[in-house]
Amino acid sequence: MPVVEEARAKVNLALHVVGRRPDGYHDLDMLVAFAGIGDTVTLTPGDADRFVIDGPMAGDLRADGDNLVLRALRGFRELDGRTDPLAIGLVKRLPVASGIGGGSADAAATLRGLCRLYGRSLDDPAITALALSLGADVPMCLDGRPARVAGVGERIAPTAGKLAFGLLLVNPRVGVSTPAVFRALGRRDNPPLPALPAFGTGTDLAAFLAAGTRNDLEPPAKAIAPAIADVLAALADLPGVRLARMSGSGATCFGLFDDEADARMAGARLAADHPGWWVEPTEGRF
Ligand SMILES: C[C@](O)(CO)[C@H](O)COP(=O)(O)OP(=O)(O)OC[C@H]1O[C@@H](n2ccc(N)nc2=O)[C@H](O)[C@@H]1O
Ligand SMILES: Nc1ncnc2c1ncn2[C@@H]1O[C@H](COP(=O)(O)OP(=O)(O)OP(=O)(O)O)[C@@H](O)[C@H]1O
Repeated sequence: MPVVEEARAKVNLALHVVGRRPDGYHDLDMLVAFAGIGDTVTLTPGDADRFVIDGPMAGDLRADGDNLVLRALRGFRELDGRTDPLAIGLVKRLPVASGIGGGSADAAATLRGLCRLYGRSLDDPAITALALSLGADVPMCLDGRPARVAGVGERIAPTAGKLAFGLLLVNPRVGVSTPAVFRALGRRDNPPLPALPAFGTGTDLAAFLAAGTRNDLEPPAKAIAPAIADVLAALADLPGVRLARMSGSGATCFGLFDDEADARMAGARLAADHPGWWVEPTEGRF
């Protein structure tokens, strides 16, 4: 029986860079939500190992050993010892290198699927350590719940996830390298997030985000990819938008709306005006 796992896009609702560690990585303080859209990973026990990528973004990614799906498989086999042949399918819908953690979500979905297939607990510290070794975003994608996330991504405090809102994800079809954005940062010791109040609605959350939080990677990312500023300006102009911000290290930006219907309406308008952009209305929870 195939095991199917969704690899949902992660959206950094806020991202404060609060320090730099001796190993060069940055300490972050973030609010993270997951979108209703993502890639899909399917694991099917078979008679030989196979890895096939399809979907609208398949052309931007090679199915070689560097792919995070295969790196996750190799890491899992090293710690688990099982080498049963597997056919793995990846449906790639999220733009590559776009700040919504597509590769991290794929790695996490692969680990979730392998744990399900072979009856291992996701809470196993060896799995947690493997996830972090694959990328800073992989542990939160493995958990899959909205959260406040600190450290480089290993300190995860899930939220209730009761606030629903509309999200419009927009990418100008420019790939941005995460290390390049961190290198181009000005200040690396910014203030952490303010204390989180109890929010009644997604609209309250948007007001809090707009007033007291930032994505500190936005200025360096805009300097590297000026199209990000165009996307943010276009999002800020849409009817019903409560917040327009970049996710992760870019270039994907999001508009936050009261509900998915508002995001869909705004998305149709934006897609008509910018046929070259990737425009995806969806829902988020926090
Ligand atoms: C920007 C975020 O997407 C926010 O969620 C993540 O912090 C990045 O997560 P990721 O893509 O899984 O990152 P990794 O693959 O672990 O790291 C890529 C590179 O980004 C830089 N990096 C990443 C995370 C971090 N906290 N500090 C860093 O300085 C490092 O140069 C690292 O070599
Ligand atoms: N399955 C995969 N999907 C996407 N990228 C992958 C995958 N495997 C390896 N990669 C490589 O990982 C790099 C980062 O890709 P990804 O799409 O995860 O970036 P991102 O969305 O910017 O991530 P983050 O938000 O975590 O910084 C790309 O350069 C890509 O070549």
